[in-house]
Amino acid sequence: MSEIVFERVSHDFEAELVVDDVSLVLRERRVGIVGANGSGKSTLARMINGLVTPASGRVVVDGLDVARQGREVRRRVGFVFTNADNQIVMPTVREDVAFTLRRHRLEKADAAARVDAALDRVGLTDLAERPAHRLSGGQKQLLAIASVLVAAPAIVVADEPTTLLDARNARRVAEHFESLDQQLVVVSHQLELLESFDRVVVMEAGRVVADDVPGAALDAYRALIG
Ligand SMILES: Nc1ncnc2c1ncn2[C@@H]1O[C@H](COP(=O)(O)OP(=O)(O)OP(=O)(O)O)[C@@H](O)[C@H]1O
Repeated sequence: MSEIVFERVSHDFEAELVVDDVSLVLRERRVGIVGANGSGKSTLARMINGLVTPASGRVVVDGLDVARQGREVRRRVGFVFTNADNQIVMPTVREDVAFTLRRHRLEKADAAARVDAALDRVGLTDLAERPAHRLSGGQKQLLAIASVLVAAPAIVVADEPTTLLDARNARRVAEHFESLDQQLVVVSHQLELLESFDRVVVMEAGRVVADDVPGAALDAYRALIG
């Protein structure tokens, strides 16, 4: 399993402290992050692959310092964004998933097989030739997940990956997450998605205020938000 270490990490945007002295060692297979809007969850998640560099402290992923070895880290960490539109870069669904593999030096047939498998896993096989930008919001979210998973990164970080999904597709993504071998860090307001996770971190105003197995952590969070 991978290891993500936050060492006394703080960050501010325009003098507003949004991550406040966070230290965490994440070694569990599936880690959830919850917290009220603006509590710093996305900022923390983005630090795992260097999208945000902390103002102070250090983030280390599998022994690699994210600030110094960003390129190696990004090869290990796949990031699923909240807004899937930001992630779609190619005209069709199939091409978009295949784009992730462009630097993997795979035989054409191997790459095609991996793309097919990734599309199948998220249920997008029938839409493979569709223009990616014309998918529904939820379908785009599934595409973003497939495009990350096709590369089989060691760690998958997903920022609200099921926000736009209907119950059936949310379940599909949850089941898929369940079956992943790699480490998964998920920011979500959908608490039921995190109930089967190994650990849940609760953020409040940039600080970790609870960090426990899902039952206890989610209870603490519910108490916090009333
Ligand atoms: N690029 C940015 N520039 C300026 N301020 C930012 C930036 N990104 C985030 N912030 C601010 O940092 C704070 C924390 O934001 P963050 O997105 O990490 O919260 P969050 O817990 O993920 O919230 P949500 O649940 O609403 O997605 C917010 O007050 C937000 O406005």
